[in-house]
Amino acid sequence: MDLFDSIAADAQFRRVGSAPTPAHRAEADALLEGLNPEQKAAVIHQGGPLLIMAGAGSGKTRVLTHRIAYLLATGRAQAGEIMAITFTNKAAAEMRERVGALVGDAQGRRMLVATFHSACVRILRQNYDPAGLKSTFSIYDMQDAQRLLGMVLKAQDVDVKRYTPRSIGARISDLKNELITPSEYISTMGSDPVSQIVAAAYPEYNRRLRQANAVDFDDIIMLTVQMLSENPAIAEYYQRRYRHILVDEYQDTNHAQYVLVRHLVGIGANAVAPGELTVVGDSDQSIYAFRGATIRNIEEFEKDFPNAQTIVLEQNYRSTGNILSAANAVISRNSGRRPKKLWTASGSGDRIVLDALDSEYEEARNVIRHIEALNSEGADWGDIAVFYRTNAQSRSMEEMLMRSGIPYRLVGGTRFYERMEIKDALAYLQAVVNPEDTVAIRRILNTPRRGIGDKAETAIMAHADRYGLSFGAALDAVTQGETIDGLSPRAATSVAEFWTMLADIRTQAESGASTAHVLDELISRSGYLAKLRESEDPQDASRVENLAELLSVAEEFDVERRQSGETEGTLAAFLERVALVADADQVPGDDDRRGAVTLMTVHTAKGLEFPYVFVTGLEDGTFPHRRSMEDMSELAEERRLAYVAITRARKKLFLSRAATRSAWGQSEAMAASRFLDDIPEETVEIGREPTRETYGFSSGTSTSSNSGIAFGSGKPGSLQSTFVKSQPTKRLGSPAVGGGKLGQASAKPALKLEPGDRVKHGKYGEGTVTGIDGSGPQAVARVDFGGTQKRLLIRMAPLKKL
Ligand SMILES: Nc1ncnc2c1ncn2[C@@H]1O[C@H](COP(=O)(O)OP(=O)(O)OP(=O)(O)O)[C@@H](O)[C@H]1O
Ligand SMILES: [Mg+2]
Repeated sequence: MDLFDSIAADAQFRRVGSAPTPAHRAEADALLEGLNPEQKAAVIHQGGPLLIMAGAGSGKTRVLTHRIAYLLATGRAQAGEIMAITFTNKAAAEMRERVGALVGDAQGRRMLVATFHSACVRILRQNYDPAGLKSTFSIYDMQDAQRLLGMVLKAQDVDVKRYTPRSIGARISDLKNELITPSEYISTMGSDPVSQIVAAAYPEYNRRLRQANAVDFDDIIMLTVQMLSENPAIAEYYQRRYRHILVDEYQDTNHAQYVLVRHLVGIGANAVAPGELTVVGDSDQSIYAFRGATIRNIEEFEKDFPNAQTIVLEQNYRSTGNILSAANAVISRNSGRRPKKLWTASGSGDRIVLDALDSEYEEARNVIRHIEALNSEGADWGDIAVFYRTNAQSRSMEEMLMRSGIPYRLVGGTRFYERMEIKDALAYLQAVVNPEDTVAIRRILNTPRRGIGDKAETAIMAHADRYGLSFGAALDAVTQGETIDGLSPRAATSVAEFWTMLADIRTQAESGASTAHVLDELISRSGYLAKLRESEDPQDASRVENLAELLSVAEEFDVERRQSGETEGTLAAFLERVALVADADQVPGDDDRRGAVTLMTVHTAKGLEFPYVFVTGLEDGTFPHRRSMEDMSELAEERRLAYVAITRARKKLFLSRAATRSAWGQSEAMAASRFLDDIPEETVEIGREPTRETYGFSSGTSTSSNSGIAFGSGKPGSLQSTFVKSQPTKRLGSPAVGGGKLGQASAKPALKLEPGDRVKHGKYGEGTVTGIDGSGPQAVARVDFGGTQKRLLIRMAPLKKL
């Protein structure tokens, strides 16, 4: 920082903070103890924007926490002036707790520590009117949003089997993450059928959302950004209020979030009172490209924010040397990254255990053997985590854990809040809070059955459309005695009863009834609970239990609200909390983990650490995921995911793969993951090997490669030749040799391509080859698909020459 900056920062600090007292000073100094010089510099930094860019386990999150505590202890900031953005609500709660422990709970509570989504919901609730919403707006999760989009597509006569709400919804989501409005999209879109459908559906979908007084997840950010940019006075209010903005996991921000940060800090045209910005991240851990996250934000930080400073942390405090070497080796094969020199003072530690088993069941059994051994050596179950690439892989692992009686906790999978009965109960609550919420009301209109069938629903909808009413307003009209074409008197009576019941419970809620009471009233008076209780279906019995669980969640929430003295808008706050829970929020904190092994996907494990980590399913087609194997940028993302997985381990890492894995009822031979090829031999100990390897080594087809897509060097005596290297040639359980998708792809004769060739791709359509890199099995074609550039592994890609 130059002198000018430091004077300016100093002046600002005097203005906003109170002078530190000697007691504070001692407290502040204590916060710096045990930090290395770079960490210290990051904690005490003042003035311009700061980027802390560093590899896994180098203390980024710790620095962020200490920096907040330091700002408070030195009096440079009041707690209410701090906004910290974390990647999950859980991480937010933990950070609040840690800061609380460092500077006192009372201070901790006044800070805003939240995810982007939670922070933006708060801003939108404070400014619903300029954002074009009503105060009681609903938040639609993906399922609700797709339901609404499905209604739109059907109304527009789109073939929803071919163009599913899911795929069109994903396109709209991408647009919102890029802050592209419907009218902007229309002026830039292509002429293909999907673009046409998106162009028609996007504005109508938004219109229906607003009519239902609802927002989807992407709107939460986009509407906040739009509201701030259209209302400079409001932006200025937040800039003055939050003098310090801190963002963890900055590598996973998307464009909309980046623009949001600029508004909140005050950069560019709207800047009146720039605050201090601190972001931390690791471009090697960017794993949310599918949600629009872009490494660009971290790479261009210095350009985006004038006077920015970067601090690099290089010492890893989490893992052993062996674990770190493996992680470094795997990630180093990604091209175009800034090389990092991550080191540890902790010594090389135990070797990494590599096991190859016959099947996924054997693999699970093997993990259990290791877990039992660790436990008998004194490790707590809670010190152990098992990771996999996709949720579907958890099943075999769960089965074995259950059989062996090891306590475990599965994070993710079918989430509690996505269960039918929970969604129904929440829809009842939502309809009470927001009488215009079309998706919620239509969900419960005839659940349980009350004689309002499809015909009645269609008639009500038609009436709403004809008079430009929301669905709820049409129900209101019926209740007021208006007649509607096509609605039978009997159905009309039922509608009136239903709507009157909701109105009655709404009155109770508005006069201060607790969330638990309202919920109880709804599921009882609607007959929902009674219906489940009458049922003989055992599944319905567990549905009743789940509703009981929801009721206790609501009770707990009520207690929490009462204690914090917040009594207004409790029901809406409850729904908001529930709408914003993510898988990762189910992971217990360090202290509450004891007593159970944790199972989760690698995505969910980001930011966490465990003494003992198992990474399973290390096979080409599983991890890296099959979908990503033909696209260079997707493969690079899988590699980052592997880096994230490996770097979660503190003491010991176990890597395993299965030689066969069943999918769709068939057993398929699996080749070892290419990521295993990169792990240095001296860091590993080979454990089990498959007893009946189902495919031979094919060193002939494998050559040394520097294209970043190694299939093993085939060096005699190397790790690859004894353990990992192999290509599937046969598929078990199937008469067709080479019938697996992977087998097919590797068995098919390589396409001969040269620049200028026209090709057709299964997913991207027609394109022109602009160049070829490498040769043989590693040959990569660069292809231009109407402006979109892709690098495709010719051997794998579904390409046809035209
Ligand atoms: N100076 C230090 N002295 C001792 N332990 C440290 C120090 N800095 C960090 N640690 C410890 O190292 C571990 C990793 O720190 P932290 O989680 O903050 O890293 P990170 O960079 O945020 O990692 P990730 O990239 O995975 O998010 C934690 O257990 C933390 O307490
Ligand atoms: Mg971290």
